[in-house]
Amino acid sequence: MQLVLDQIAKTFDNKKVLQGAGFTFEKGKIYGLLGRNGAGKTTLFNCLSGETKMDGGKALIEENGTTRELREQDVGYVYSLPILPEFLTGYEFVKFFMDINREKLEPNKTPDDYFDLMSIAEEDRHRLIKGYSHGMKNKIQMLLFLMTKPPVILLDEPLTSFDVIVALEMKNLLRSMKQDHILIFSTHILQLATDLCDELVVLNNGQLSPVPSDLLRSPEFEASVIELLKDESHAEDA
Ligand SMILES: Nc1ncnc2c1ncn2[C@@H]1O[C@H](COP(=O)(O)OP(=O)(O)OP(=O)(O)O)[C@@H](O)[C@H]1O
Repeated sequence: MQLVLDQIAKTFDNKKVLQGAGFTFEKGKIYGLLGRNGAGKTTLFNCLSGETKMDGGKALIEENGTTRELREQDVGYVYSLPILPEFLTGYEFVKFFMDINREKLEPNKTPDDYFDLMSIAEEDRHRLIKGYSHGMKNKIQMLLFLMTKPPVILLDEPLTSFDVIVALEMKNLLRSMKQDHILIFSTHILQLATDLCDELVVLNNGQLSPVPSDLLRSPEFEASVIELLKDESHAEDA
């Protein structure tokens, strides 16, 4: 399976954020999306998830020799600031989500099976989501996609909110998920990108380009990425 982005364009007011962005992502790999503040990473994710309408271009899924448009239900989107019903407990929410997605789930799984998979402690399962830390909320979001297994999973700056232990658990989880999904995550942390990703993609001047794979683990990697990002003419000074 491949996700093919072709000439994706998005302008806000007079600001051209995506200018013909194209790239092919493959199942079985973790992709890191790098770009400066304001480069358009979230905008690209929003366009792919259907949250923002793109002005031009296409996102296609190619599988078993057939091509079709990417649909909203193909995409699992882990937001940097998770949006969850704060008035429910984690358990209530997961149970509700399981009830409405019953046909997509593996039979005989219980909410606790999923909490176990995410290493969410027993005592936390029955607390209100309102009181969860940022990292816990991200975990709950990830848990939803473990259940429904959308083919494309987008993670917007996901691991930055995790402590070292949880970050390691999440890295292992992402690695274990990659054979069945196209995983793309945006990050500003180069170390994380090199550590976790099979490929890096740079969003620069509204376009996507690969970081050559021989650079990924070379000593010149950081300097090369900084060079690639330096000429971002419309990035915001952060
Ligand atoms: N709904 C909107 N209306 C107007 N401008 C927007 C909107 N959404 C994003 N922008 C602008 O588009 C540009 C790209 O923003 P975006 O959030 O996609 O960048 P980013 O690469 O995710 O940045 P960061 O790394 O800081 O999160 C910014 O200049 C932003 O102000």
